[in-house]
Amino acid sequence: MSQELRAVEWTGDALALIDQTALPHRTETLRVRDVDGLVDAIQRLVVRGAPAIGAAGAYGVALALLQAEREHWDGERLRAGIARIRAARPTAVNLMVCVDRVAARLDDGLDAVLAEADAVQREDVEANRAMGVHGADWLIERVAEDRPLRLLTHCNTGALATAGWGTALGVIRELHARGLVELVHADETRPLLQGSRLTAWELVQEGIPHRVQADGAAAGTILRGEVDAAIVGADRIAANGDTANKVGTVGIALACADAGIPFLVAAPTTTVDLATPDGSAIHIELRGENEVLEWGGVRTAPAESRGHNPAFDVTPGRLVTGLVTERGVLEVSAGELPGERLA
Ligand SMILES: CSC[C@@H](O)[C@@H](O)C(=O)COP(=O)(O)O
Repeated sequence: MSQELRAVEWTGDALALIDQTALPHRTETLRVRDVDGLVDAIQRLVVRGAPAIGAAGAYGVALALLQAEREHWDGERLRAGIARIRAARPTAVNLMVCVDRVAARLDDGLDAVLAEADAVQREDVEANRAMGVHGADWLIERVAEDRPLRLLTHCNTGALATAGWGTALGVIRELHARGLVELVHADETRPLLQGSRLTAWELVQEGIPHRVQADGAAAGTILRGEVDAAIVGADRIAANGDTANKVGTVGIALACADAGIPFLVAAPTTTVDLATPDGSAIHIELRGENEVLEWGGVRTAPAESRGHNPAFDVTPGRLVTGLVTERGVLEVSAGELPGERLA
């Protein structure tokens, strides 16, 4: 196994982010020193994936505090800067939760802020490790009976998307460590290719057998009986189990329901938003239309066409067979609702 990746790392006076827009062709690190730089990095997906954005936001409070000292900001300007980080991407609830948690220590000074951000990062890795074990145990008990599994995943939920190890990909890594992965179908994840660029790259690093497929191939692969279970991450989970995740996820869940195979969501409890009763209340980020009208900066759609580019969709909780958290697996479609079990 390769050395564990750190998508987000505090360096003492800056935040070092692996530039996920450059992978897999170039491994570059972007050093962010101020609020504008961090907001830009989050919005351009230099750092992405709900838990990784949460960790970046946590350290972003420290960056804002240092910038305030350097540039003699008053308290109001500091809070406005932190609010901009908090709002940089609207769907991933981890960003808001982590920023608020660390900002609550502002009056205690930089050391306290950094200690809280370190705790956010440490706890996320611990949660991912625990999810890996719970998810792998559940799949072995319910599906595998000790034979290697054929899995399907969407977007990127690995070390790059988290503080370390990964959520859905963490479960896959745990299964692989136990010798129980036959093949991973990695959806390419249009329009920004987090699956083919990032998940495939991580799977290569880990030596996990995989093949990349177009998002449009996923339902057919499932219905042909080539997949034992699908496992994805989440950006926000409502109290009733409705799950916002990368656009394309709900089609996978529908195909799994039709095929009678498990559809699992792996996410830390920081992704569960008990204040949101159901998926209709989740704000879905609409990104710029050029991401779907162009390819590699070259216009592919007719000049007259307009684009529609929701970054996420919502899978109804009734289609979520299991929600894998660090506390265990909730069988949501069987009535174990997060709002009741995690409150
Ligand atoms: C562990 S990451 C879970 C989700 O954040 C992930 O599945 C996803 O949808 C990421 O979207 P992205 O737009 O790349 O930030």
